[in-house]
Amino acid sequence: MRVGCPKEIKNNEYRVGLTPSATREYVGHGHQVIIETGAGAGIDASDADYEAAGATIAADAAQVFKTVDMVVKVKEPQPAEWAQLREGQILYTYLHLAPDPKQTEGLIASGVTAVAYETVTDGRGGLPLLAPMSEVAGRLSIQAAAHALEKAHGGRGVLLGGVPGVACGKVVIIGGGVVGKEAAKMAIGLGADVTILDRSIARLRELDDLFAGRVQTRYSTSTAIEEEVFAADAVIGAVLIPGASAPKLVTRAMLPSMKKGAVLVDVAIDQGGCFETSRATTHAEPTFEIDGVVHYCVANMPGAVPITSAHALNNATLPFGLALADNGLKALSDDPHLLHGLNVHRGLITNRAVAQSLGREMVDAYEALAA
Ligand SMILES: NC(=O)C1=CN([C@@H]2O[C@H](COP(=O)(O)OP(=O)(O)OC[C@H]3O[C@@H](n4cnc5c(N)ncnc54)[C@H](O)[C@@H]3O)[C@@H](O)[C@H]2O)C=CC1
Ligand SMILES: CC(=O)C(=O)O
Ligand SMILES: [Mg+2]
Repeated sequence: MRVGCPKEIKNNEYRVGLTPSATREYVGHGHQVIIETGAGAGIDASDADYEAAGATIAADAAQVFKTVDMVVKVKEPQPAEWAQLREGQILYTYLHLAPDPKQTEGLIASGVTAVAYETVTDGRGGLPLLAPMSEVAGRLSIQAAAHALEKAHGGRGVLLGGVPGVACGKVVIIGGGVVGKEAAKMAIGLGADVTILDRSIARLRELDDLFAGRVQTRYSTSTAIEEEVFAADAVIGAVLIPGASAPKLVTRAMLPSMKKGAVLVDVAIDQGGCFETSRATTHAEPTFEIDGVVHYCVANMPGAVPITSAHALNNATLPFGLALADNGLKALSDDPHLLHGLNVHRGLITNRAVAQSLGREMVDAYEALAA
């Protein structure tokens, strides 16, 4: 198969869909790999590094999209990219379609077979291609909160760890999955007072055992969320209902009761955000303020640390990517976990949560592949 990787074009996105070491694996499986010139610049990988791994370098993205059977990316295709996709081609990348009807329309119109990293599953109930970036974003979320809490950045002017004789800051994490756990590790490391809310008691038990008294856990009800958010210096939004739009757990009406200069970090923004007042921001302009509360809503947080993120992402995407390149659409019908990643195929939406969030019809993925 011809496998291609264009340079990412989203704002301040420096990751790359294929690293040189992943490229070498595809080439080792007998595939032809085509990389856009400069695609690896953000992770310190030169065209020569890709050529040494066996790739051919394309002069521009158009050449990649035109020639390849499978496009491997990081971020959801931008309008200029989805216009170049076509039927018979596989797109393998993050999509986050639930809050994005325009992109969904673009993918439907293209006829492409679009496999979303974030809805591929594993046998333990996890999301193996989302997890590495959730680990990065969870850890970054506390750096982002600490930075935004500084007075000069619009925040309360609180040091999360405090100092001897002065209370530390209070961090509230809503959603104790991968993002939530990693955020908690970092917040504890800084010396903050940390509370995690989740609606899974089993998950709260695991976190309680893991952090051995260093975090408070609370079952996530509207009352618990209000009490915790009103007392917080920083709130990390880390909930997920796979494939679906995030539930709005902090409403606009709650903001005036929050501390002035408190910070909301909405990591769940790529699924539409779990705070009512969130709107996606970029690394170039990451924050905005509403009712005295600072909002940080960057939808590609791991893009800020591309060397860490691109390698972590490629480690996870490689086995499924090789299966797709080796076996084409058969890889999907052979593996129910990879099939969960199929969001759009030849103009049909094949993921239930995506279709429900968009109010669209869903076609069973097996049926869509057989049609
Ligand atoms: N902004 C960015 O750059 C990035 C965003 N993300 C996003 O972060 C979000 C979280 O991802 P993961 O931690 O991997 O998901 P996860 O599935 O590991 O964890 C989500 C947790 O939310 C909990 N939850 C669901 N509804 C809840 C509610 N009403 N109240 C409290 N908890 C609730 C679940 O029980 C689960 O424990 C996703 O939307 C993901 O796409 C991930 C990576 C990067
Ligand atoms: C998960 C995701 O959207 C990201 O890593 O940017
Ligand atoms: Mg994202």
